[in-house]
Amino acid sequence: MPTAQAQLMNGTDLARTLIDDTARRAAALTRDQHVVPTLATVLVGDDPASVTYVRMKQKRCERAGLRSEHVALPASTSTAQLVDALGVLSADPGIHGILLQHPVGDHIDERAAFDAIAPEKDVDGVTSQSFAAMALGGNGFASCTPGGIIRLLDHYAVDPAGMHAVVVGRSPILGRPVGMLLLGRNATVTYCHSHTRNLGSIVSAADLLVAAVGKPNFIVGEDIKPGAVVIDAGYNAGNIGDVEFSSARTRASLITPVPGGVGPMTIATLLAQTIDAAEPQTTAGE
Ligand SMILES: Nc1nc(=O)c2c([nH]1)NC[C@@H]1CN(c3ccc(C(=O)N[C@@H](CCC(=O)O)C(=O)O)cc3)C=[N+]21
Repeated sequence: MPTAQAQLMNGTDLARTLIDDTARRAAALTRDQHVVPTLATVLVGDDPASVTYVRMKQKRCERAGLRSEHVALPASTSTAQLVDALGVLSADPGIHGILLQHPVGDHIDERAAFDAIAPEKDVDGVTSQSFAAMALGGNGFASCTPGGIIRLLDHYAVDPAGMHAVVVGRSPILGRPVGMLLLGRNATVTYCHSHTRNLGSIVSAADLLVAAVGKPNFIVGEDIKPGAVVIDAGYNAGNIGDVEFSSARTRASLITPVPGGVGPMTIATLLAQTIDAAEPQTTAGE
């Protein structure tokens, strides 16, 4: 009997569609309001992976007709200096969205830095206020990777309602918020993390699995319930996901590849939310 193969959830194609729509909205803002929607990217230090990710975000902005303004800060930047820099951007009417690239370095209080971003410019969905809105089902900006995952599920007509969703990972801008969004869609949500006992047995109970641990190939096919929907949100060096793709795709019904799954949706969501932020900022006071 030939092994079944899961259908791929193509994030590259869906991201392209979303970016095309964003580009139309950016062009309309520029034409009608004479305002070029602008994303500030803030990077502390020069970690090569972070430099690459930020460059990808800038390149996508350019392609969609958004302006990006880069703020490069030395690795030695203190929490107070970073908070100040984010305060300046938050007060600048020429900036509509702010992205502070994670991680910022261990000597910095990342929570304090995220919370220095004005909520109306928090297009990356990292502030405590955005998290609260997300958790309570209000309308704030979603964290970009979780928001992108929900868009992918919607596109592939996966309704989380009633599903047992297992999220492996509980980080502030990925695991934790994606669980909250899935709860908002009426999934039964279990979080697994470094203290979890019997991880394998919990993972194998998942109808919908979100892997967000940052450990290459951490989840293997035999852990996956046949027919499960598998979302690989892991980003590791060398573009390797948290899920061992070749074994997982023989068990899952739907699966995101790495690359070409969640990653492109993250960036497309960031751009879309920058326009969401710019529209009210440019029409205010008319
Ligand atoms: N404040 C903050 N917000 C983030 O959203 C954030 C962050 N910090 N820090 C780092 C992670 C990582 N991240 C990725 C975005 C796109 C791809 C992506 O598009 N990857 C491509 C492949 C990359 C390539 O072509 O080299 C793909 O999966 O197809 C991956 C990873 C956002 N992050």
